Amino acid sequence: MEELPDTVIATQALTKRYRGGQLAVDGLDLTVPAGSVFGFLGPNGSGKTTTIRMLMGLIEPTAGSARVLGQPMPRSARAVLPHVGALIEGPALYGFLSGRDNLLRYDAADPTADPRTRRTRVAAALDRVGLTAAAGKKAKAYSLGMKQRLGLAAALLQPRRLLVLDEPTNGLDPQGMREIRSLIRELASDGTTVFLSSHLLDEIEQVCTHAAVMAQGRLITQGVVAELAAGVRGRLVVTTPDAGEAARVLKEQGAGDVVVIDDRVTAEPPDRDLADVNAALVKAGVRVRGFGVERASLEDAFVALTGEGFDVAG
Ligand SMILES: Nc1ncnc2c1ncn2[C@@H]1O[C@H](COP(=O)(O)OP(=O)(O)OP(=O)(O)O)[C@@H](O)[C@H]1O
Repeated sequence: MEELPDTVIATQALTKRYRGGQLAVDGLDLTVPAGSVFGFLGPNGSGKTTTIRMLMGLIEPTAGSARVLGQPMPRSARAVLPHVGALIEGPALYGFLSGRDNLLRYDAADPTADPRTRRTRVAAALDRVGLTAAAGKKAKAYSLGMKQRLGLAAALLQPRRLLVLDEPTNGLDPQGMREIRSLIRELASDGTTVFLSSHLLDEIEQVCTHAAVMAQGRLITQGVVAELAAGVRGRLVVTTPDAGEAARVLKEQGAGDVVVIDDRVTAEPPDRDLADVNAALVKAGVRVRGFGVERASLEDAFVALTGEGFDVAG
């Protein structure tokens, strides 16, 4: 392998057009820094899985190029993939085998894995994902979260420089999601770069240091998570017992997308001094308890950048 580059994944004008003509990924320039937890965010169908499959050398790009760990893909797949742990489209497990036996089998399929240390390696991976107590249970009796963790354990049998996880919390309940998230944080704190796709904005905000946002096969933006939303104005929030009247005044003042929930009225702030907006509320007899602009979320940034709502369904 080359010396560890600062950039773990880099693509240039990466493009995939499927045979049916569908342009799934369109001129993607992606830069994933070493040591990041990188969120690859986009609504369903925006091209995330297609990108990941190109990065892992599973499908050929139509145009453009991709480098993973400094090497061109898919050409260097054989040299690169042993350093990459991947969990794509759910783990392939044998339900009739125990969690431990699944991992033993998986490890045995790896020609570079030393059989003499297999049991130790499997025990360490089970421990890592918190499945030691359930290791003897058949995999088909595992919850979805446990199956997902077993898949992660399989990806962690060898030391990895990069982990690629496609929608790792898909289908999990909130507790299962929390478990996977804390595991991801732990892995990252050991220096493994984690690249994960998600259609869940708040998940990316909670766990990722960096993110790229996709829509319809194109990159909308990428960078440090905290900075992605920084250039975007957050929503105006007014707390008042006179919410209906407040909403009317805010609209009059030029606020957009006014939403009333109980005593909270939120809106896109109008393009004028907010002191005047507050004064107008008070003048109209609205009893204002709270008035301020919330920090913009990644969702606000997405809406601002695409002019569309972020589809969180599915
Ligand atoms: N094998 C294929 N043949 C033809 N079109 C495909 C194929 N796989 C995906 N597509 C299309 O390419 C587009 C991008 O799909 P992709 O699965 O990469 O998106 P995604 O962001 O991963 O979404 P999801 O989260 O739903 O998997 C979609 O319009 C999809 O229908």
